[in-house]
Amino acid sequence: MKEGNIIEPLVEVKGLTIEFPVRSGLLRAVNEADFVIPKGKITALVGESGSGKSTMASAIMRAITVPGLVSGGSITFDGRDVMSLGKKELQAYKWEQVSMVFQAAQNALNPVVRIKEQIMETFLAHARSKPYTEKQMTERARNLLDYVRLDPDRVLNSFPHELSGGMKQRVMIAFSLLLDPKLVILDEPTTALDVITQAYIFDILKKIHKEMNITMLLLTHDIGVVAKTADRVGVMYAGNVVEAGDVFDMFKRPKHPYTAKLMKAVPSLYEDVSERKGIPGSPPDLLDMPPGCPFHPRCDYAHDKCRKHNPIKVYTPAGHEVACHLYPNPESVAEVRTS
Ligand SMILES: Nc1ncnc2c1ncn2[C@@H]1O[C@H](COP(=O)(O)OP(=O)(O)OP(=O)(O)O)[C@@H](O)[C@H]1O
Repeated sequence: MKEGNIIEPLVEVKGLTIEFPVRSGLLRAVNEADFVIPKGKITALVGESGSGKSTMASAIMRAITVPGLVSGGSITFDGRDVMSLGKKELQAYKWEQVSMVFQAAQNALNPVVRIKEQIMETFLAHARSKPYTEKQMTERARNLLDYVRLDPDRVLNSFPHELSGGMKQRVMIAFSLLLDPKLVILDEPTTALDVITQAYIFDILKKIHKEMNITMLLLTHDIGVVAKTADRVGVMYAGNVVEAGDVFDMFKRPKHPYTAKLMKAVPSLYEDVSERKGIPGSPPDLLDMPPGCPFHPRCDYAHDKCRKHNPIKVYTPAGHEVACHLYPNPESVAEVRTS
């Protein structure tokens, strides 16, 4: 999304708040967050552990479970209000509109059931808008396994323990594509895999995105992966999306001081780890948030206003958005871009 391009949203999150009751109070995992996932792009969501990435993604999938509560805001998917979907609509929404590969998803495979039966079960449980014959289901499964560079004959007849971690993760990616969803959410899709397998899986994901024209949301800690894979990136801090924009812009001239530090801090699959510096301090306690901007205790630019008032997000016409007192209006974002 270069300057002047208009973003066509597939998903629009507005003012989303998600809370979990915990022993010491009510924990706000997502705090009035706004976020857009553009159609036909790969969007990455980055941020330190606990910043709310998985919680926001689960809400998009309508997968927040009790006692978690969406206590405010809205989520729109292709123009439809996700929060008000009824039971039947929800069954058709999950898998057919949006699917999710959860963190360490390969562990979700049933160890005592062959992959073929697990795939059939998924089809039968989730195919709502169109019935499939067994022949069609097997054909689709074979094509997708082949697509993720697995041998369909071998994999369909295997039990999960007969496959490596990387193979199981590719099976889970094939699962997520079974019902041809518009959006696939991938939560740390390569955690616990070796570096070569990780790079291989990202290659496959890029191919799927390009050839099947599937919109993707990638949750990751790995900034190098973001640079190589994503078109757009959102940065989460303490439950909020503090900056989002075109990946090239964000890397070249990050606006939010947190984004700038994050870009330098996080070790990557693709870069020399010795070059990386951690971000001093730690994210705030979500049960005891500081007043003002949640990042101010760690920010080199913090001034009085930052300690008192949470900044309001500003949006540039080119689709860059940032919540920081350094940028009081869209023009100020543009000014810094060209200085
Ligand atoms: N079911 C739950 N019950 C209580 N607290 C929860 C629950 N799920 C998430 N949280 C809390 O919400 C906050 C955000 O967690 P979340 O998993 O969304 O962050 P994340 O950015 O995805 O982190 P990671 O990168 O480590 O997965 C954390 O403080 C977490 O402990």
